Amino acid sequence: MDTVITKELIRKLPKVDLHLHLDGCVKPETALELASTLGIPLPASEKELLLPYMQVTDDCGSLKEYLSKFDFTTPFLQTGDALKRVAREAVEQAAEHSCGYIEVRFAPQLHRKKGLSVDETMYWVTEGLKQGEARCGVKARAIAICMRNHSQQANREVVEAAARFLGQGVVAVDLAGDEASFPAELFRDTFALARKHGIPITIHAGEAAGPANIYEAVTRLGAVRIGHGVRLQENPEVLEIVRERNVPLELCPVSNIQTKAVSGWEAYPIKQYFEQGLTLTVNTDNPTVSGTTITQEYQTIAEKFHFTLHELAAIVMNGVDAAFLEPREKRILKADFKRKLGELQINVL
Ligand SMILES: O=c1[nH]cnc2c1ncn2[C@H]1C[C@H](O)[C@@H](CO)O1
Ligand SMILES: [Zn+2]
Repeated sequence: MDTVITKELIRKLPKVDLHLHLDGCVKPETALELASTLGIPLPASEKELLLPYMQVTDDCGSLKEYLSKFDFTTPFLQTGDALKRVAREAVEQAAEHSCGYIEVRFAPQLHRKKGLSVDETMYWVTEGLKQGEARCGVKARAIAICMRNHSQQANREVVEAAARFLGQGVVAVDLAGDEASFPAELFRDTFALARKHGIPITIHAGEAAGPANIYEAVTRLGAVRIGHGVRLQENPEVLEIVRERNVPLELCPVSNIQTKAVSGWEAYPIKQYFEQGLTLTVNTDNPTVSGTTITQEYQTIAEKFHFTLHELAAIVMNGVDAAFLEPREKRILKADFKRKLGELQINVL
């Protein structure tokens, strides 16, 4: 008989979160404290009343609307202390959900309003992750994000700083923001520079625009993972390229429904993609903005698409394989996950 998949079983299941934005996982109680320290007035003084300013509701109409929620949080994330704290808390929150490994992404240029340099933002975020690692036993790395609405110069600075921090806590670069207004091809020079420096690349694509952006990201920009990629089903040829090249998709189910990347759960293609042999990973995107947790993401797909516990574990292991870690570190992580899954009577390849 199949094991009954309870929420507690999923919480205990060792997991990874490869697509997690730093400014999307700020706890409301932390926002309250940071605002008070920085002397920033807030519309509410209790965390329950603050949450609606930080979180989308079911009637969110688009990625653009979803992204507007980040305007609330960025003013608090402008000092080294704030960046270090929220990075550490990202690790602590991941530990509560049995994540053994996380990659926390952030856009350095959004955190410079009080004079931090790009390198300083990377220093403080990686310090916070290291602190979290030491306290919680969760491995944590950073991904530096280039923003679609930023200048080529601003994005170049991010890539160059990421090259300096590569192996020092930063493991990759990404491209995020308003996909519908800024197609991937505008960023060829930015990612050519990343490739020149040997920095692994993941790119948000196929979320608020079609598979052409996925095609561009994989075949021209050098992306070895795709953020979301949920609209891949709209073009079977691009789907075949992604499948053949074994490019992992960083699906974020709750966020994908909220941003209307997909019209609703009945149209969410995760089961088809799984059966078609695509390499899927499941992630949170923005726990606070989306009102989700990694446990909730897995529970949702288990309930709505009838994934078995073994299939969920296979998705977890896809994430371990897709981690931007050095081969040796990845072997250790993989062995650790196999052992922990074995303790839950789940055997994976
Ligand atoms: O799902 C997303 N798609 C595109 N951009 C996103 C998504 N989630 C967050 N962002 C943006 C808003 C944040 O301020 C920025 C850096 O984390 O990245
Ligand atoms: Zn994202």
